[in-house]
Amino acid sequence: MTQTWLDDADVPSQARAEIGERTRQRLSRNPMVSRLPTDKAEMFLRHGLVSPAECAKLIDKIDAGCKPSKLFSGTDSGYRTSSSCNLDIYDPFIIAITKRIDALMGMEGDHGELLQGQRYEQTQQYHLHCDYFPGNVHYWPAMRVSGGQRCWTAMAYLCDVEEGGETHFPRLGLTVPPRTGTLLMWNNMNADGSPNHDTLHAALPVSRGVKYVVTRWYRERRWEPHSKP
Ligand SMILES: O=C(O)CCC(=O)C(=O)O
Ligand SMILES: [Fe+2]
Repeated sequence: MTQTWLDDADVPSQARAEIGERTRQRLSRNPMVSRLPTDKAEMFLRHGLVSPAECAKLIDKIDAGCKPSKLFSGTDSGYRTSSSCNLDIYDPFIIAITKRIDALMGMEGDHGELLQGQRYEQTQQYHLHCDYFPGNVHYWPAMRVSGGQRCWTAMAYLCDVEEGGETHFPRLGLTVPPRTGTLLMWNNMNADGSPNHDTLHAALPVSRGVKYVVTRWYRERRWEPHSKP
């Protein structure tokens, strides 16, 4: 098969720039969505996207399916100490929540990875990282043929946390506290479609309480998890 796209993890990309532009415009038009105060990245918040009852239901499903979280790089178990699970794609409730996030952002559903649930207990965290794929890592060839870059991240907090558990973006000077039902969205790319290094972020350790989130990562092309390089 002839590939019509470039091996382009780290460089500008018109396709990714267009996804960025389209999504930015859509979110900026929505009066329920606010843009976070930084001009170094496109970061948006929508409070109350998931109701408290829906959050509780998602938490139950995460508790039922959680396993220790993995990293693409496969290294250092201390780096991401939460538990994760992919939620059941055939569950009508999960489908409805996923479609609500897609519709808000104007994303094509088949570009989105499976909705992933995460639970952080006391002291658990996810150290500084970026959600886009660097071009020089061993797993990029597999990611490239399975949908390419992770352009946008959408993450919903399912509960308040008594202390800690914020999502921290040190290069943007932003710290987002977990709030029940709030969806945080950001573009991992710059306006030209190259990776935005300023989107570096961490899930700070939970000091008191438990934190639950669901996350959907959107690829630049259709997500095809079974493609092999
Ligand atoms: O839990 C958070 O606040 C952030 C999680 C995160 O960055 C990720 O899963 O990629
Ligand atoms: Fe992340």
